[in-house]
Amino acid sequence: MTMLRILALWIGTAFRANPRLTLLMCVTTVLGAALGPISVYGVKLIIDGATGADTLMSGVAVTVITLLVSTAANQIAGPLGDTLDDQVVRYVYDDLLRLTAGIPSLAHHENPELADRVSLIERDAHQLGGIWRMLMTIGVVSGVTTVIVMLSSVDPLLNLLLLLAMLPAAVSALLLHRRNSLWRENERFRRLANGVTDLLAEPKHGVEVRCFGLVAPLVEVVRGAMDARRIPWVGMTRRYGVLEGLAWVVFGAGYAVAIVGVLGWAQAGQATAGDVILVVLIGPQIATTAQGMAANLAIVIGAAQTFGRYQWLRDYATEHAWSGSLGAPPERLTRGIRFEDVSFSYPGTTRTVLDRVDLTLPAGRTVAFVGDNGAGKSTLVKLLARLYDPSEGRVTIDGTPLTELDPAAWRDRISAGFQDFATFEFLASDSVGVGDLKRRDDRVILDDAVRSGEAGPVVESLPDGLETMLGRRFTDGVGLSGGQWQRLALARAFMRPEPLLMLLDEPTAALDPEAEAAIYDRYGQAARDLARRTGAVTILVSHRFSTVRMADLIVVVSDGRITEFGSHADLLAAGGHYARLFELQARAYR
Ligand SMILES: Nc1ncnc2c1ncn2[C@@H]1O[C@H](COP(=O)(O)OP(=O)(O)OP(=O)(O)O)[C@@H](O)[C@H]1O
Repeated sequence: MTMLRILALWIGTAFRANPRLTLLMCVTTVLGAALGPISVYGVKLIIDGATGADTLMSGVAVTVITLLVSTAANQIAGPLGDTLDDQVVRYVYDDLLRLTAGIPSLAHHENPELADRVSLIERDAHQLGGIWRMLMTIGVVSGVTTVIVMLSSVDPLLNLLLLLAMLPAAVSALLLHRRNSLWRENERFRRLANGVTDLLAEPKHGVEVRCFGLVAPLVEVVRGAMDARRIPWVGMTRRYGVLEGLAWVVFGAGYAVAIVGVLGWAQAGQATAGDVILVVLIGPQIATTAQGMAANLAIVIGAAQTFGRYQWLRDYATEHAWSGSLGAPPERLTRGIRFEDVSFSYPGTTRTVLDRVDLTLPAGRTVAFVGDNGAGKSTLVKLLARLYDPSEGRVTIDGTPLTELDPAAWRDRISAGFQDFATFEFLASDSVGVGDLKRRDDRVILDDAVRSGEAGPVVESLPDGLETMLGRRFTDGVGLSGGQWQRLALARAFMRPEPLLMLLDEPTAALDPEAEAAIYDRYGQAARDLARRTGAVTILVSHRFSTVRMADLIVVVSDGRITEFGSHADLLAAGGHYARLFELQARAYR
C-alpha cells in the first residue's frame, strides 16, 4: 500500500509539474527500450534469409525500422527527461517550502526526525526528477521481455543467461538499500557539519569565533562529522564493488558456455546459423539491459525512498495543519484571555515547563510577566501566539478555546516585538512593512510605524531612506547595528492597526536607555488606545522593573508556576519575591 502511494505520488508529481511532457516521456522511453532487442531479431531473420529461408526482406525491414525508431526515441528521451527532471525538482522545492512553512506550529522546527527527513529530501531532490528513470526501468522490463521471447525462440534454457545477468543488478540494489539505511542513520552528522559550517560563515558569530580561537576546533568538528559519515560508506561501497565484479565474471562464463552450446546444436543441425548469431549478438544486449537495470534500479530505489520521505512530510503537514481550527477571532475582546489549568512540555521533551497555570489576562489591560531566567515567561507568550498547543488545559479568548480559532486569523490580530527579532535583509520599507503584509505599501502607515518604533533616526541615516537595501550578505546593502535592527523590528510591531494582543517579549534589550524610555511611552499610549478600540491585552516580558511597574498587573512566574499576581503596589505591599527583586534593582540605581 505504502509503495503504491509512493508510486502514485511520484507519477502524480511529474504530471502536476508538466502533464504533456510526462506523457511524451512515457511513450518514448517504453518505445526506445523495447525496439533495441527487436532489431537483433531482424539480424537473425537476415542471416536465416541469407542461408536459404525466405526472411531476408522482412529481416532488413525490421532491422532498419526498429533501429531508426529506437535511435530517434533514445535521442529525444534524454533532453526531454532532463527538462522534466528540472521542472519536477523545482515543483518539489516549492512544495517543500510550502509544506514546512505552512505548518502553523513551531514544534516541527525542533523535531530532529523531521529535520533529518527534510534535509535528506533537499539533498536528494535531484532524484525526485527521476520520473523518466522510472519509466526507463519500465522500458527495460519491456526490453527484458523481448530478450526472453527471442532466447526462448532458440531454446528456453538460454534464459538462464538473463538470470545470471541479474546477479550484478541484485548486488547493486542491495548496496543501495544498505547505503540508504547508513545515510539515514548518519544524516545528523551531515546536518551537524552544515550547521557548524554555517556558524563559521555567519558574520554575527564571527567576533566570538575569532576572539575565542574557535576556528580550528570547529573545522575539526566539521571534519569529524564528515568522516563519521564518509568512512563507513566508502568501506561498504568497496565491499559491494568486489561482489558486483565477481557477479559479472559469472555472467561472462555463462555467456561463453551458451555460445559453445548453441554452436554444438548448430553442428548437430538443431539450430540455424541465425540462432548462433542471435545468441552471440544478444549477449552484449543482455549485459546492457542488466547494467541499465542496475543503474536505473539504483536511481529508482533512491527516488522511491526520497518520495517516501516526501510522502511522510506531506502526511505530517496534513496532520499538523490544524485544519479543524476555523473559527474567527472576536472583533474586540470583552472579557479577556485565560490560561485554564495549562501544563506544557516542549515537544519531544518530558520536562514540565508550565505546571497547571491558571491565569486571567483581562481585556484592555497591560500585564507584565516577570521571573528568573528559564522560569517560563516566553513559553507563556508562545502559547498565546499558538506557536504550540498546551500539553494539558487550554487557552481561551473571550471564552473560546484558542484551538478553535483559525491560527492565521488569530495571528493577524497579534502585534509582536521580540528580543530575538528577525533581521530581514530587504528594502527598509519592506523590513518594516512585512509587519502587516496587507498594508505594507501604505506610506502613511509605514511612516507612522517608523515614528512609533523610534526608528525615525535609523531611516534618516540611510542613504535612500526607506528605499535603502539593508544587509550586506547578499547585496551592497547597508549594514545596521543591533539596536538599529531592533528599532526597525519595533516599527514592524506597530504596523497592525487593530491587534487584540500585543506581545512585547523584551523588545528593547538592544536599545539605548533614551530610546527605551521613549519606546515604552509609545507602547503605553498604544496600549491605552488599543484597550479603548479593541479591548486588546498587552503583554510585557521584561527584567527591568522600571518598565514592569507601568503595567496594570504583574505576574511573577517561578519554575513554571504563577507565584504572585497583582498590581505593582499590591505586590510591593505583599513583600514577596517581586518586592525583593524590585528593591534590589532600585538599590542598584540609587
Ligand atoms: N524550544 C525549547 N525546547 C525545549 N525546552 C525549551 C525550549 N524553549 C525553552 N525551553 C525550556 O523551557 C523553560 C522556560 O523557558 P522560557 O524561554 O519560557 O523562559 P523565560 O522565563 O522566558 O526565560 P528568560 O528570562 O531567560 O528569557 C526553560 O527551562 C528552557 O530550558
